[in-house]
Amino acid sequence: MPSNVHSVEKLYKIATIPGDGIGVDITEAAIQLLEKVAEVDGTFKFQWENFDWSSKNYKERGYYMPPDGLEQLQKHDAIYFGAVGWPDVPDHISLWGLILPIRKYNNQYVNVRPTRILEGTKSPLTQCANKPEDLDWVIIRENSEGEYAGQGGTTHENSPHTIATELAIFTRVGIERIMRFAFETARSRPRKKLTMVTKSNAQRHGMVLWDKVFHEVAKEYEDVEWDKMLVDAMTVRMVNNPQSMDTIVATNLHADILSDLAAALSGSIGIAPSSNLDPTRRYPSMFEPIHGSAPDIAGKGIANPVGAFWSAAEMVRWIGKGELDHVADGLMTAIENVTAAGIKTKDLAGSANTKEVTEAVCKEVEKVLKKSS
Ligand SMILES: NC(=O)c1ccc[n+]([C@@H]2O[C@H](COP(=O)([O-])OP(=O)(O)OC[C@H]3O[C@@H](n4cnc5c(N)ncnc54)[C@H](O)[C@@H]3O)[C@@H](O)[C@H]2O)c1
Ligand SMILES: O=C(O)[C@H](O)[C@@H](O)C(=O)O
Ligand SMILES: [K+]
Ligand SMILES: [Mn+2]
Repeated sequence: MPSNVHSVEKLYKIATIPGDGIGVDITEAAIQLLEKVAEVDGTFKFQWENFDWSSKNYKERGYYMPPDGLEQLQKHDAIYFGAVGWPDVPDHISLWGLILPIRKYNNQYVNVRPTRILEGTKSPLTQCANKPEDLDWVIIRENSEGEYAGQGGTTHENSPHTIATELAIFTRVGIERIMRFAFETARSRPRKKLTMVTKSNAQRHGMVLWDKVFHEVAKEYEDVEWDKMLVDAMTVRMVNNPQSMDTIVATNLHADILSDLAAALSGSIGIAPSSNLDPTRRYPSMFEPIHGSAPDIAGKGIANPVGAFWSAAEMVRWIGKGELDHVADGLMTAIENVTAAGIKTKDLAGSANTKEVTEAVCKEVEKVLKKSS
């Protein structure tokens, strides 16, 4: 080929925010894997820009993001996030200083949290989850309002009469768009089944509006089978009858809690991914494992990178807009080939460390993608 002729390579600009604790280790591992994938595939490249927005830097600078931080993210095709939070900063300061403003500003009103039992791993539910299809869920978390609206306040602070309010806000627009996304997700999966979760017995305003809007939207999706659960009973059903569910939609807080439970029931919180999506694609979407900074294991090199890899696969799927689905699928195959081979971290009852799992997946993805091309 003459030197002035180049094959067309698509460039994806990714902002990385490793954050704190194991967020740093797993982001590094995800970048290593994605670089490998781009090299093997050869049709696209990543351009990384790293943002050192962390609790350590917050302590030194007095802010997580600089004033134009949210603006700086706009020139990227996607954001890859590790985790934020450290014991020396109150958790509401770190959450509201970094991840929640990013989710809100960027219209990331959907948080998609899939879970299933990966090859070579085991659910703690011995009586009812022996086959992978026994637990295969996608939780659709409302990601912009509800209990995370941020409204409320404190008066008479430091007195016996202190009043603190935490106002959950539910809007028709917010409910309708998450319901539509949930029905579309359910429709796209083989079982076409949606479970809607509320607490509309005790919470008689916002949650009742959820019920109402759900029933309205359901009329547009006659091919989707649905049912409803109160969130407390939902935890029981997740444990006792995991086969009975497929797609699940719940509020910001309920789905936050249920997705940690889902991850644990599928084997470990260390495998679960999440996609914070702006379905309109006007703003960049953000991809991160569902877990936090895990101070108890930080710095030991033993964090499970699988949730970070799965999140990376979902990022590839999203930015590729249908053109990189084979790459995302290849990544998932490689991850599962590695867990199937028993190369797993301690949380999955294995003995490998982060680096060993990462190297194994990098090696495997090369094989998988070369075979499929
Ligand atoms: N989106 C986020 O950035 C996010 C999410 C959750 C928690 N947090 C923050 O993280 C900090 C710690 O929170 P936490 O302890 O409640 O939850 P966590 O998810 O960090 O940890 C819970 C437990 O799971 C284990 N764990 C988590 N990820 C793992 C992995 N990849 N491999 C192996 N084990 C793993 C931890 O060791 C710990 O025992 C807090 O500051 C919290 O606010 C941030
Ligand atoms: O959204 C939250 O509650 C936290 O960031 C974290 O727990 C998460 O699940 O992302
Ligand atoms: K995270
Ligand atoms: Mn959570």
